[in-house]
Amino acid sequence: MSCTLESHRAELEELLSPVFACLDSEVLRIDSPEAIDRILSEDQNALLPIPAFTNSQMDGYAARSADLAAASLRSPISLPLGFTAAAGDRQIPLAEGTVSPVMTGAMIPLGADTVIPIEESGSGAFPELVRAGVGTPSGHAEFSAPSAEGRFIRPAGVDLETGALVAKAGTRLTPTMIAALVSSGLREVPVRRALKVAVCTTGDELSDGQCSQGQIPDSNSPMLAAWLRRYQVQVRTLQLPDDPQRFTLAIDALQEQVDLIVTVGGISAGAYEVVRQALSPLGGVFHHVAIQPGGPQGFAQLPKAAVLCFPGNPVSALLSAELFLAPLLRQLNALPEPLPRHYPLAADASSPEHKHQVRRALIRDGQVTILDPGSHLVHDLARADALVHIPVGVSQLAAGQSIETWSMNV
Ligand SMILES: Nc1nc2c(c(=O)[nH]1)N[C@H]1C(S)=C(S)[C@@H](COP(=O)(O)OP(=O)(O)OC[C@H]3O[C@@H](n4cnc5c(N)ncnc54)[C@H](O)[C@@H]3O)O[C@H]1N2
Ligand code: MOO
Repeated sequence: MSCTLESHRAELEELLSPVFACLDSEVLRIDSPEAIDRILSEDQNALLPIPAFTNSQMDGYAARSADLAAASLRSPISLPLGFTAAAGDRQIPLAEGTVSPVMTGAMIPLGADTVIPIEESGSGAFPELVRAGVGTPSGHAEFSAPSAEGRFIRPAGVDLETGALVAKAGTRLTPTMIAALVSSGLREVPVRRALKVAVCTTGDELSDGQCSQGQIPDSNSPMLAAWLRRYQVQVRTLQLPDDPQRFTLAIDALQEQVDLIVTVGGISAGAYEVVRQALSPLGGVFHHVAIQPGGPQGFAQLPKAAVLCFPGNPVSALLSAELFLAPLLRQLNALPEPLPRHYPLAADASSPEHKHQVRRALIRDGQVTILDPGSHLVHDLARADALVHIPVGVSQLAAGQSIETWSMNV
């Protein structure tokens, strides 16, 4: 059965939506390395306001604005110094007719309602300062202008009040969201547990060590594992021979341990297509999607896990992940859909008219060069900057023509 890019995507969405919806949650310390990019599983409300208390935005003097209302260049006002308020100190009181040296982030002294930056004071520099409990303050500071009430004061809760919603369930823990949650007093948060995926590469030709004649390194396994880990997936890999019985046993055990099994290879038209042979009797669907590369595709719903079956050629395997799995994983991880960028073609290009081609490309000096289509060219795959879609019906592209490109290998 032949199908389109869109119809195969829709089938996989139907297969995986219930898997993603069933992921339960776990509690993580928000500053743990595992927290980054995880998804909150419950709404989070602030335990502390942001800012946590009313504090100074500047290094300077905390004052009562009324005490400086009459200050001018001609008639500066000189006020005696009180204790100094530094960041981290408990709140101190400000006696009427005095000013307190105050540092950025320090609690505004009780009674003060304005802050004059040090640069605006008569001397422009702090005299000797005395913190509460370590002596008696002395000296004066001079001011030659009034300072409005609230000036350079950051009120408690101006960013977020206690009890207010910090982030909804489904929010991704970006570095900035981690800062917002910590600032609002949250140290541990419930996050959706990571999706567990097993990548099963297949083929008697695969080796993960020394290659004997006829063997090749298994590059799909580490490539797809690395690709999946970028989406917060917990990955395990398994290399299986072209033996349907062993494959069936392995899949049977794996479905108890993971949410999703991704098989690679063994699904096209050969005599030893282990994945197709083992999964077809279990209801596996195998068909040809009208794209190139990545045409052969399959999937299955086992009692305990879903299975996606990608073709074995490395380019086809990677593009299968990019085209079919990435949109679903972006949704799962609250990641934005990438936007295409347009560049002119560096040279004429051709494409088989009856197939939707997904070609790798280089972007150099603002121009796109389309690379060789071979789906075995794993080194070429690594140096590509972009993907270019050439739809069915298009067979010729002319140099200079503007085309849509999608970043890859970033
Ligand atoms: N008669 C036909 N032959 C083929 C067709 C077809 O329609 N009719 N389709 C071709 C296309 S397109 C693709 S893609 C491949 C897909 O084949 P399989 O999914 O069955 O994959 P394999 O045959 O197992 O492997 C294909 C190729 O990739 C290499 N490979 C496999 N696994 C790995 C790995 N883990 N790391 C590195 N390289 C791997 C494998 O050695 C083969 O060279 O079928 C075409 N044939
Ligand atoms: O379409 Mo296969 O997936 O080219 O190599």
